[in-house]
Amino acid sequence: MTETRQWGFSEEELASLPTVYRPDLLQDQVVVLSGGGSGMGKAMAYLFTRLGAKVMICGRREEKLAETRDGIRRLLGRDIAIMPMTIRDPDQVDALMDRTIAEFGRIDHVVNNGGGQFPQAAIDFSKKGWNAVIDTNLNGTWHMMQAAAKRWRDRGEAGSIVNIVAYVERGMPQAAHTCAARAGVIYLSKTVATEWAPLNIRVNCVAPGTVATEGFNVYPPEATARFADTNPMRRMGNAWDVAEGVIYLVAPSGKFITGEMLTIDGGMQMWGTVWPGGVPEHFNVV
Ligand SMILES: CCCCCCCCC/C=C/C(=O)SCCNC(=O)CCNC(=O)[C@H](O)C(C)(C)COP(=O)(O)OP(=O)(O)OC[C@H]1O[C@@H](n2cnc3c(N)ncnc32)[C@H](O)[C@@H]1OP(=O)(O)O
Ligand SMILES: NC(=O)C1=CN([C@@H]2O[C@H](COP(=O)(O)OP(=O)(O)OC[C@H]3O[C@@H](n4cnc5c(N)ncnc54)[C@H](OP(=O)(O)O)[C@@H]3O)[C@@H](O)[C@H]2O)C=CC1
Repeated sequence: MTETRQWGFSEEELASLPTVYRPDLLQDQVVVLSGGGSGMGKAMAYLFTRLGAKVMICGRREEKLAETRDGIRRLLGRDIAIMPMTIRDPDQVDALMDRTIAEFGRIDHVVNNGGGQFPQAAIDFSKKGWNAVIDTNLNGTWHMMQAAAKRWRDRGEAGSIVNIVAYVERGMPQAAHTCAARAGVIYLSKTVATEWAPLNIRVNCVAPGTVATEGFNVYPPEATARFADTNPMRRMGNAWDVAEGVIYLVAPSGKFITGEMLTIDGGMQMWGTVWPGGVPEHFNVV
């Protein structure tokens, strides 16, 4: 994993970064968190654990999940549960929810953070590439949402969902597949936030801007070199900025918030362009 350390926090940092939240804020609350083996998901796994929650993380690669679990055990003295799986498969999602309930007794929160994309001009997308991004970010997120909501309804329990998306209102050149998927998730969330309000299920989104994580390894160095200049603050965000935003929504601070999107992007929604594959000549005007 050493090559990924150029981005993101070390385990020691995640265990000790200051937080605005009190240590028992989420005592014994149960969270299912996708993509917990790296980046923002790993930061969330540490923060939820530090705030007293019981945590189940999932992702495709077991070794990444085990690294998060082992770090938390070593540095925080707490055990979390891990389950290697893909959110693209509804049967595996059902198994994840059932295993969490079997292990921890219930589920209080689901954070759909697992996902990703690759930078490419839309005109060149292969069918397989398009399908991979849609199936992960839109379908995978939906499988998780529906599986959790059915259990909350059937068990008569309240719940909250946070979906990690992206700010899509200006489009996303070189990321049209993920823009389509994230736009789908945002409006899906707004819709079921209304449908599920009588079930005491809240549904919100968090839209990060350029946030320095291991996920940046998928972008060329000439693109990541510009990422700090894609917002008026002229710096990148970090995984802790996003993790603390997620906690605000799931904790009692968010109890009257549903169907909302919290944008954590240093102002990128107002000013700045990303071009994750590098700026084409035609647009290199500044
Ligand atoms: C929201 C943020 C805003 C994006 C714009 C803002 C950017 C700055 C902010 C950064 C935001 C981030 O999200 S940070 C990154 C988050 N993390 C990641 O994206 C990690 C990498 N992504 C993933 O692993 C994703 O899950 C995903 C892309 C869907 C991969 O799914 P799979 O495992 O099925 O993928 P693969 O098997 O590798 O590839 C499937 C096919 O996809 C196509 N494909 C894959 N990589 C390709 C590539 N580099 N160039 C062309 N095509 C590619 C090929 O057709 C592949 O088939 P073959 O040809 O047969 O192989
Ligand atoms: N960093 C940024 O600037 C931004 C990131 N985002 C989004 O935030 C989320 C977290 O990204 P970040 O932490 O930066 O990047 P990472 O690549 O570190 O995190 C993505 C995580 O998702 C998991 N994942 C991917 N596909 C699946 C799948 N099919 N089933 C289950 N888990 C899966 C990965 O694990 P594994 O490969 O083992 O499955 C990985 O742990 C992603 O959805 C990303 O697209 C949005 C806007 C900006």
